[in-house]
Amino acid sequence: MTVLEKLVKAEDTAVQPKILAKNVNVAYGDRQTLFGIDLEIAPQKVTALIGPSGCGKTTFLRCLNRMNDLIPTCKVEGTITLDGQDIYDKSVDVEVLRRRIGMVFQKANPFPKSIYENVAYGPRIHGLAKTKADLDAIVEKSLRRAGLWDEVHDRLDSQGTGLSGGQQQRLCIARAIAIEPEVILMDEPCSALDPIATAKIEELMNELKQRYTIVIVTHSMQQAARVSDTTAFFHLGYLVETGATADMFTNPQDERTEAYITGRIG
Ligand SMILES: Nc1ncnc2c1ncn2[C@@H]1O[C@H](COP(=O)(O)OP(=O)(O)OP(=O)(O)O)[C@@H](O)[C@H]1O
Repeated sequence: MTVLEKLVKAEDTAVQPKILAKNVNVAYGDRQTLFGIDLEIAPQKVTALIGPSGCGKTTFLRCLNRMNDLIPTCKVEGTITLDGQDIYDKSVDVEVLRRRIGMVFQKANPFPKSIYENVAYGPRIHGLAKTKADLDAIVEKSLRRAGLWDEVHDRLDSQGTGLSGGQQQRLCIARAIAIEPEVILMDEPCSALDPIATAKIEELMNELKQRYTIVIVTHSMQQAARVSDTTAFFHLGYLVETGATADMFTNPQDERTEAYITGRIG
């Protein structure tokens, strides 16, 4: 193989980022919150966003599926692409974008409906099921993938809000999965959960990344170390450092990262 052929082959096989953020600046009114963020999110990996309270992790996460559009004072500049396509382009249908990039919130927020309806709602409004049998199959598959089926299969008609906190969060993950997203954004999904429920969600993330790209905001460095492949450290609105999680926690390149992971700031 010639050098040129090798280069072309290397380019062909190089993994393209699922999401690419370039020079992203965000302000709420006159107050700038994020400054020139450049970040690549690899497909089918877990990327953790960490950093002290108020550094802009959630703001950045919400840029990735245009949730910040819902805040009138919020202004986003720069470029964010999904599979190379600018998600802020005028031609983008935001509903379709949010179907491709789902979200799970800090506090589990099931609808006040049955377990079945919580999961079936999205596929139904998006026309993903032709028949009741199709819908049943989607509900079962989603609950299985969220690791909840065995616990709820015999009470699908019970209220989703009657489940434990950890089960409710897995129900919300099943609801997100049911509309076949490509990316799942998780904003501190375990912060309201006990250690056992947290461990279940963390285990689940490891399975989910076989199919989905996951971006998680977490306050817990231990959690980032356990679940993520890549970590991005934010500080005062800047992305200070990003890299393989194992490297960042053992050999941080920036002194602010080191100060954070050793507990001196944050
Ligand atoms: N809707 C909003 N309107 C105005 N300012 C906001 C809004 N949301 C966040 N901010 C401000 O933007 C900054 C970054 O907040 P953000 O929630 O993104 O940080 P964070 O790193 O996720 O914090 P935490 O870890 O405490 O959740 C903070 O100063 C916050 O007060």
